[in-house]
Amino acid sequence: MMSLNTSSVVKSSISGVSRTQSQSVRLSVRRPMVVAMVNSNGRPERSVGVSVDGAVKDVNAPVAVEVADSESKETTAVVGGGVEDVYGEDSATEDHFITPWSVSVASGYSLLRDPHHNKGLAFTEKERDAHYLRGLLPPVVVNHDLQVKKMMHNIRQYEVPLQRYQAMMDLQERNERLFYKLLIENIEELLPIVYTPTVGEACQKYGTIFKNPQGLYISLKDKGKVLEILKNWPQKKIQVIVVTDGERILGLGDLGCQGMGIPVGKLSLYTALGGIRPSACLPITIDVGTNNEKMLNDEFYIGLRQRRASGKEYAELMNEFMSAVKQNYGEKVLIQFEDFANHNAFDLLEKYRTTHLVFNDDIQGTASVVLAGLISALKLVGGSLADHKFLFLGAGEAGTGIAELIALEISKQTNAPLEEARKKIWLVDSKGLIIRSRLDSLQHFKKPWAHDHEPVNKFLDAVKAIKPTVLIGSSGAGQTFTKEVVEAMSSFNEKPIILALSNPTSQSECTAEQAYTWSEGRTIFASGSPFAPVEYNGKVYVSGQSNNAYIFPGFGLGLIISGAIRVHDEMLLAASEALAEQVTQEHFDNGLIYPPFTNIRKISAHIAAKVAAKAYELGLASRLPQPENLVAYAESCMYSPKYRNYR
Ligand SMILES: O=C([O-])CC(=O)C(=O)O
Ligand SMILES: [Mg+2]
Repeated sequence: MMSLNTSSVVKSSISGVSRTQSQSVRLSVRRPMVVAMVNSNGRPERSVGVSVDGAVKDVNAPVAVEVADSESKETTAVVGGGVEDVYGEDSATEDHFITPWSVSVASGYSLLRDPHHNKGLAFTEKERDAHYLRGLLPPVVVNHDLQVKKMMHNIRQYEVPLQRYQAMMDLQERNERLFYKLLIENIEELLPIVYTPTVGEACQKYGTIFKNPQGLYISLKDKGKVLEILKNWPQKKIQVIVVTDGERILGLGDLGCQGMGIPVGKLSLYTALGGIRPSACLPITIDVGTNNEKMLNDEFYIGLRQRRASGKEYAELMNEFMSAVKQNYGEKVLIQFEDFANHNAFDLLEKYRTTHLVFNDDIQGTASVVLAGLISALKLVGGSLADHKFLFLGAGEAGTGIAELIALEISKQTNAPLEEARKKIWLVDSKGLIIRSRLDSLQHFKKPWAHDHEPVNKFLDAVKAIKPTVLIGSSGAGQTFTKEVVEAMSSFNEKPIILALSNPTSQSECTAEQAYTWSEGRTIFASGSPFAPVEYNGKVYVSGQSNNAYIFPGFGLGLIISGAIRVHDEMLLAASEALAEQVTQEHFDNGLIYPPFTNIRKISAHIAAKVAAKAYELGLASRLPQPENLVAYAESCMYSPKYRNYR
């Protein structure tokens, strides 16, 4: 064990108040930690990771730092309980002491305002003395569980979902560990608040509810300075970026810069559901303008007040962004594209899938979750995937992404060529059934789905002509699965599978109640946004939530724990299979094709393990040697929101 005398380096600059702590703090280093130094601008200058065995690693700074200890000779860091747990916070157990480092040792007033380390009334008497907190808090000391109870009580006082959302965001800004404990322990209740559907409304009103900025904003004005902007972000060790350009926020359309709510919400789930530590998550919004007149005319709009850039100007900014990310964070940072409009989503994925670790949640995540739902639905309706016929309303990212993954799985199961497998799948877009005679005018991502058929313009007519066993809505347009559509599906299927995937609830193709009522209780139904259980003819029907939130947190964890450098379609299939395996007989007996979200961390660990195993199998994993038990390893890497003890 070694000791560090930090009196010379400890300088706090939080809240713009710069003060040198006069006390000499002697630290017994038992776990990795980071000592950061700040320059006169309050920017970190350099930091040193000190490992369990006293090894020193300069984690993110150009300047090497001398640590006055004879044992500090090596330059490697030890991975403890977390993946690259350089701060040592995740590998510390409850009996270990860790230091509440931020860019400096936070203490007193600034410690209470540092959301990473603040514990509010849960600071112990000893901590209050040691960290200059006495008098800054009322006398009572409460535990984490009581804080959760109180917050839930407070949140339930708000009847308006948006107010609950704001209360959650305020908490995230105030006390991160309380926020995550609350979210993890009340996931079913809080998911619809921090995520779909409420996050959609929050984006629409982001300009008025905006308080503290979250995430990074990169706009057209920043061309040539993107790398500099990334360096402004306080955390240096980033593992997942969720980025949007705000052009297609859920099914709500172009919300421009106010789409920021989506990366923030998705990354909260990366932590709560997938166990990625919050400091390793970076939400980013690329602002290239908006074509939404309402936003442009809204005096409270927070983005660039201009129409969207496209073509070369757009591509150049995105390219600068993609290069800067790789330059700053290396090869293994996961970049998740979220809620881009169709044309850009497909182009970006195509362009960067061979050079970066990229994942499009709307194309690939949604595909993987739907395939999982179908695999389990087959246990209820019988037959193999190849025995079924699929009809989609919507031929954009979700529709064509799901269609392709189903075709891949059919082709894998039957050894049939992909082209043959695709013939079981039909898509309808705004111009009607996608057929060969429309080939020349179709966007490239729709072309594989142009089969031989006479023209059919209306969706209901397409349903009657194709007679699918599975109906999937992915167009972003609400109330399109009408009574006639559901009745038609129920007339030629004993148990029609109906998935109304569009988000948020207002854009759902039909409600759960409509689906069960119009099918006389026979449908197997799931939707992108959650619906409450429905009572029909004296029986209660609980529908599943076919939302990519089941997949992306575990998928991302799998990529990170294996050190994957590229995403491969086989990994998406592995994730689907892993999720489907988590559906038990009890769930089936209740008509569920997805497991409840309550066990999502366990489910994510299974998904992560399967994805990681595939990465190793494909030679795309860089974290070697491969851990023997990947599920246990995934679980051991997950962030826990438990408070740590401060020395
Ligand atoms: O955010 C969600 O709920 C699912 C999703 O990716 C989308 O609808 O774009
Ligand atoms: Mg999305």
